[in-house]
Amino acid sequence: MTAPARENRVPPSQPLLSVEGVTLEYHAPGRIVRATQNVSFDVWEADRFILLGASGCGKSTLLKAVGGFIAPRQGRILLDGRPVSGPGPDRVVVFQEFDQLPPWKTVRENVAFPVRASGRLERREAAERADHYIEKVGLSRFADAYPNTLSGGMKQRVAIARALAMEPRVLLMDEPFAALDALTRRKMQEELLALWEEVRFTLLFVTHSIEEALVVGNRIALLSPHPGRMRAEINAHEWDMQSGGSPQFQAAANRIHRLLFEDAEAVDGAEA
Ligand SMILES: Nc1ncnc2c1ncn2[C@@H]1O[C@H](COP(=O)(O)OP(=O)(O)OP(=O)(O)O)[C@@H](O)[C@H]1O
Repeated sequence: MTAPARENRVPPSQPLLSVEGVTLEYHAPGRIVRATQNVSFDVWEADRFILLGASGCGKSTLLKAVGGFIAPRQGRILLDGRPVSGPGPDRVVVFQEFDQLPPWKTVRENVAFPVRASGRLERREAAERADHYIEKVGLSRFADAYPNTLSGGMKQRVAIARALAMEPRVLLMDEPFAALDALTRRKMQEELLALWEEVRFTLLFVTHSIEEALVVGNRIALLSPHPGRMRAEINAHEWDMQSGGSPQFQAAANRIHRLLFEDAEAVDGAEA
């Protein structure tokens, strides 16, 4: 394991990731779509930071911008204090889709390939690192299998192993469990948290599920409906997989719902 435990890390003196006043736009023929407006937040080492908001509020676009695939119209994004100017191996994305793995590569080849392609490791070392992370996601028995023989949940585990094998500064996840059935989704959330306990990676995670945000995250940014603006930022340290149906958990979920929608209507009404 190359990622050190949190206790061993030098205390961070600056955020790992800073999103500062970021406005993002798409330029479609004949029109400009503003996806986010003046969004700011900081992500610290080993945070599990959630972007939560209604469909279309710009969560995925923000993730793409952090990934370096879209440049801000205004504002800036800093990783380790340096402006993000394009994609890089220090930021790896896990998507929702089950078809993100090349089907002609085995699980081991899928996980090892980006590590090799980025020039970080030679073939044998890359395969060893791949095996290490395949074991972490519980798929050692399937290392030689092809993706089409795996369930949706198993494919997502491979995608997570592949991302972690790159040992990125920040792991970006875009609704990674949204296409899974409810039971598998819960299991995957549990596994992701167990993996985080072990590896202590830094996570930026997009979801539109309030419950998922509370369980997976330690901090949550609430974004207003389209175009996304920061509504609030809240702590979620106290919730875990066991918190589920408790009255306190339900009250926290209701409060977030109000902040996202009802209070928003009041604010928007006052602004109109
Ligand atoms: N390639 C594109 N060209 C033009 N507009 C786009 C493009 N991609 C997204 N948009 C628009 O930008 C806005 C933000 O989209 P985005 O996908 O970031 O939202 P989201 O919060 O991730 O939504 P969802 O939860 O439904 O995935 C939306 O209005 C969307 O229609």
